[in-house]
Amino acid sequence: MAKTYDLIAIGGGSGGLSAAERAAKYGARTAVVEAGKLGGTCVNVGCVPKKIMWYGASIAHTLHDASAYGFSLRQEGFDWSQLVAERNRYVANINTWYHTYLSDSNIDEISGYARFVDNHTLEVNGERYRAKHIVIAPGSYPVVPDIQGAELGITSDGFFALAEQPKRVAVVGSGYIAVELAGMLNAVGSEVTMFLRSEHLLRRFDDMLRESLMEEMLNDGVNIISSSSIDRVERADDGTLSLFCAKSGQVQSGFDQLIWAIGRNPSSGDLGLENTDVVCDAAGYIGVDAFQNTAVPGIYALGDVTNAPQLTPVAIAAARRLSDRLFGGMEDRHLDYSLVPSVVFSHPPIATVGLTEAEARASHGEAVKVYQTRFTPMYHAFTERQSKVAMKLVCVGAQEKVVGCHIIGFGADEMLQGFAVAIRMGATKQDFDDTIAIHPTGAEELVTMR
Ligand SMILES: Cc1cc2nc3c(=O)[nH]c(=O)nc-3n(C[C@H](O)[C@H](O)[C@H](O)COP(=O)(O)OP(=O)(O)OC[C@H]3O[C@@H](n4cnc5c(N)ncnc54)[C@H](O)[C@@H]3O)c2cc1C
Ligand SMILES: NC(=O)c1ccc[n+]([C@@H]2O[C@H](COP(=O)([O-])OP(=O)(O)OC[C@H]3O[C@@H](n4cnc5c(N)ncnc54)[C@H](O)[C@@H]3O)[C@@H](O)[C@H]2O)c1
Repeated sequence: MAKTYDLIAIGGGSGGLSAAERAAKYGARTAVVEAGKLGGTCVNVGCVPKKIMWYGASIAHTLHDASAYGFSLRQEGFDWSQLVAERNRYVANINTWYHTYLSDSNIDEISGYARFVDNHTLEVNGERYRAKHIVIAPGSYPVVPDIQGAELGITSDGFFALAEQPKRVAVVGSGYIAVELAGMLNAVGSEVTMFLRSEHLLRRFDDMLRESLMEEMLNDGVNIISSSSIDRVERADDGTLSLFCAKSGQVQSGFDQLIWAIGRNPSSGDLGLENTDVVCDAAGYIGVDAFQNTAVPGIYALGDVTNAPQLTPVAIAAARRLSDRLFGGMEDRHLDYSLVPSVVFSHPPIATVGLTEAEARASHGEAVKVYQTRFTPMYHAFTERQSKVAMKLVCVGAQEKVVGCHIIGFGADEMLQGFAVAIRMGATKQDFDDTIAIHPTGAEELVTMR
């Protein structure tokens, strides 16, 4: 006989854990099915280990800048394996904590891969489970292109498994992961070449951010090859990799590592959805309405497996709201997917929320007014390594309601969260101007722009 629950979450990552945790707080009988490690992508091969590597890379920059501040340092190198060991220890502690947390919260942990048998039944390791509410949150996986020799490269998952620092790295892609890994590796001394399919980095971001980041990365020594579509990879006799682009006839050789960072696909293919009436789109994203309902009553989907921004706080917020609705009596509770802020942990970092200038002009035409500034932050006033800060506020209408805020540079990563609250509350440019600046900071420029 099938074991029954009020709620079962498929996937013990950001979304699944949050749905179960919030449901359990309301007294629901819940279980989480996880095929790999608790914490999912974010904790194990995403945000958390990535941020630790980013801190390491930022320290490399600070050490470089230190002499300008009067420090005489003898640098004896960088030990990749030590940083990786500390990072892995930190991540392992989070995994352990999750096991304890689930048992303390009366949430059953089911280890194994869940598949649907029918609209109401799951099978894991030959055991059957039924639940009034099933939340599908299996996340996504990194794409590897279907070209000759693609298997010679690794993805972000492989990056986090690297025991040794690669010396010459090719990074293919131009999105979040490509710029984050390229910036990090470059800062700690690897020679990095990025291969972009188009002209610029970070498609869909504001042009100011895209252009500034390109300039900053080039200044920092990253090689960037634009308009290059790799269609073959080969390993040479000396063990290094060569990348071929038939269209341009170019060959780039001598890489000891190749990282594919060309997007992620939803993990919906092996869930047994063909045994249900759940509907996916052509790309495999599970179709949901504004309340995370799939086409089947009692089955919900959220996080990376839906066509939502692939961000941890988005998965968490959708999950908590869903459980508030199902068990907390909040009938209308659902996630508003507009104005999602995010940070790209590039070097320097980027923070962005709301409409780009181009998007605003396309939907509001002449009613758009843009304020922008670009300056050298005080930190870099006399350092040899130079890096600028650039900011843009996109405003709309006679009231100059702020509909977009875009920042690149020193401190941007910690700058945006509070401004995102103000923008969500409908702040106007006048509200920004009426706020007393905090001096001396970079953020004060956002309330003093003319
Ligand atoms: C390199 C990298 C860096 C990132 N950095 C950031 C960042 O800085 N900030 C940010 O907000 N986001 C970041 N993200 C994105 C973030 O990690 C994801 O958006 C988030 O983890 C999605 O949560 P999820 O619950 O949908 O899926 P996941 O967290 O991936 O969890 C899904 C879980 O389901 C399990 N699973 C899959 N299928 C089954 C099955 N059938 N049965 C049982 N278990 C199953 C998987 O093993 C996995 O543990 C990053 C991603 C990557 C790859
Ligand atoms: N800081 C963060 O919040 C953070 C960090 C990492 C990842 N993420 C999330 O994970 C998602 C996946 O990251 P990602 O960087 O893999 O994807 P992405 O969608 O951000 O970028 C992928 C890029 O690869 C390009 N591309 C696609 N196919 C290509 C090919 N064959 N050759 C060359 N380029 C190709 C695309 O044009 C696109 O610009 C992100 O969209 C983001 O939501 C977030």
